[in-house]
Amino acid sequence: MTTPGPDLTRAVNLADLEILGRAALDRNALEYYASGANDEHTLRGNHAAYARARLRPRMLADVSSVDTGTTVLGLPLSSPIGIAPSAFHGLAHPDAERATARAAHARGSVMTLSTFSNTPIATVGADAAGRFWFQLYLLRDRELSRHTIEQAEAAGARALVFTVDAPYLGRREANERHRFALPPHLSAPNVATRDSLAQVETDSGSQLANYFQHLVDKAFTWRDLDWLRAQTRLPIVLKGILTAEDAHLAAGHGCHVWVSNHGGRQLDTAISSFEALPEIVDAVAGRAEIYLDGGITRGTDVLKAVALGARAVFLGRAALWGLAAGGQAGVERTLQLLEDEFRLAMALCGQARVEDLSPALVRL
Ligand SMILES: Cc1cc2nc3c(=O)[nH]c(=O)nc-3n(C[C@H](O)[C@H](O)[C@H](O)COP(=O)(O)O)c2cc1C
Ligand SMILES: O=C(O)C(=O)c1ccccc1
Repeated sequence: MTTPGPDLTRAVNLADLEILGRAALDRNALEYYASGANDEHTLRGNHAAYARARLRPRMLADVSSVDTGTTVLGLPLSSPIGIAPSAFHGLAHPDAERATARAAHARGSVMTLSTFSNTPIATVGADAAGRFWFQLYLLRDRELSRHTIEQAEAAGARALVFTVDAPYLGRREANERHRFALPPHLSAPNVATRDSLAQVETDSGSQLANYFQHLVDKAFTWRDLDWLRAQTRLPIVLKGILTAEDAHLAAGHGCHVWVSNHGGRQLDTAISSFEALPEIVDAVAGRAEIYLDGGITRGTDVLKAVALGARAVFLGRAALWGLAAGGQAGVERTLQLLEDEFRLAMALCGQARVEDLSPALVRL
């Protein structure tokens, strides 16, 4: 017999869903999801940046019908809200990435599947039915990465999201203190077998950090992007860009740009993603699509980011709280609440269409 989950309809916002999600997790999983690096200045900064930016709403516009729809790389979305890649959805819910994929599909969103998923790519691809991107951590074992990219293409991924901000994992100190470990019933089928995970288990610190360090390529540079380009015909998105300089290089290499500080989990005191956005929009100058993640919990956050030039925003922890609170239904509830808030924020700003949102709506 399965016990019924919490009544999701009583959650009126993403903060309510976070409370329900946190309550469903054990300490190991909760600390992994919630933590930022070191003093968590950047984690808090991501949220604070939205609170500081104020809206300049316009009045007496016809907002009798508001259309939140847009596209990313040609894929129609019901609103400019997608799901960011996060490792190990099996820590949140037994249905793991399958629940997230089904929710993204049901809500007309898009899911980014992490290299470190607990579910094989093909399974998630079938559940997402085309509404997925694949996030790549490039491994030292390039043959394995090449094989993974092939699997993502075969499963119907629409883009390859190459994460560039994690040559090493940032120190999430709670995970070090309590020696975070992947529970024995979970594995990471895209990267390794349980056996290879056991080989890097150590006496100290976070098992995850040790495991990650062992696997990923830390020597990759802009010049190596040509190698990656030759491996796939999919659009490539560089995730983890925070400066105009790197955005310029990314666009010059024919890549799209995902503005992110990894949810404050990598370099603490790095600039908030929202504050980094304007210089990146300038540097890209229309050559590529720009996405953003970090601290999005309100429809007004979505509106501000899109007004300043993000094509779409992506949810990290917010989606995980929904997943923990209620599996597929929980993630759907997260996406629905945020889309409804975004629609209302557009209307109250006098905006009926996403393509009309402009920087004039925001005072930084
Ligand atoms: C638990 C967790 C796991 C993550 N795993 C990955 C990952 O595997 N690959 C990746 O590129 N980013 C990963 N991220 C970063 C997210 O993609 C995203 O950048 C970040 O969570 C956005 O911030 P937010 O949580 O405030 O929405 C992870 C984030 C969290 C919270
Ligand atoms: O935890 C993370 O932020 C992350 O990106 C990650 C993904 C896989 C393994 C270890 C860390």
